[in-house]
Amino acid sequence: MGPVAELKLPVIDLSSLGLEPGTAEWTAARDGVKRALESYGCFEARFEKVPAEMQASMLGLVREVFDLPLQTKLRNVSSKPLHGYVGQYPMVPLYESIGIEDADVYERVDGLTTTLWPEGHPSFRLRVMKYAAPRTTDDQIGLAPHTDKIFLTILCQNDVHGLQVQTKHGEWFSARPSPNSFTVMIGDSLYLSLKFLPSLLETIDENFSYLAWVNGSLHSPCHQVMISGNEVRYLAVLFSIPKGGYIIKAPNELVDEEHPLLFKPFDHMEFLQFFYSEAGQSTESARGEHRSRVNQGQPWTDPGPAQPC
Ligand SMILES: O=C(O)CCC(=O)C(=O)O
Ligand SMILES: [Fe+2]
Repeated sequence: MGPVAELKLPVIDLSSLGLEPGTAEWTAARDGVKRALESYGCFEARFEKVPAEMQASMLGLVREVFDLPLQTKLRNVSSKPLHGYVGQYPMVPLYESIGIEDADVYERVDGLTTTLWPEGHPSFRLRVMKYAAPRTTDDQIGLAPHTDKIFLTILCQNDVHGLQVQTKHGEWFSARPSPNSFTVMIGDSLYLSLKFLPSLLETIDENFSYLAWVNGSLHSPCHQVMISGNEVRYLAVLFSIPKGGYIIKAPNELVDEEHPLLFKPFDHMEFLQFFYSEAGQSTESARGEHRSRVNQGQPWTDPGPAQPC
């Protein structure tokens, strides 16, 4: 890891944004989002309409979830990549997360609530993540460098910072969102790693990654989490994952002679299944990486040791 540069995430204020596409305000915000995603692949979305108390009570619930016994958290098992309980990795011992499939469908979230609290819970409705406090003054690895194997990530964190993002030029810098902000980041569902899925691609390039859905015009950032101090980092996170059967393909408007189609259209679930399959994992082992799994679910991100993204 290189030194953390004095860079900041671009900040886009969405608080007073009118909902009407086409208004000057909406157009300015859209252009800001586009520029941020092209340059950094992520941005800080300021949104003051979420009351601080709501955010605090939500993160309080996140804490309640992780305070449950490990055996209870392990009940949230899934054979699908990016779902279930993830944690207890020797390589990232501070890290735990609990995924909820279809988090926008009441019955699904209710199902998880019953799994965790058979007697019921009045207000748990989230997908959540925790990094234990390392109780050190120097940085400990919270999550190794990776790109997200999904479509879009929206992070809502407490005031314990830790996320670091790598620029296209290889410099690392800290994301330190304000309390009213969310961190928005794009993932590999758009930005497909050729190294993991050569068979689905028409073109193989020695550069690893391209953005599939927008035909290479955006940037999916490498990021990691480094933690120090005595406070626990809690997050509620929205991971947006295309459903199986949906084909990721660059829209025709983005393809022309100057910008030929970079990717064969692909099914994202197929990509994920490959990434977490024996073959996908051995592609990683072949590159000298090591991973140990102690839970029955599959990790939905790549919490292995430090690796080039
Ligand atoms: O803790 C964070 O801020 C980032 C988490 C992350 O990168 C991930 O879950 O993929
Ligand atoms: Fe990530």
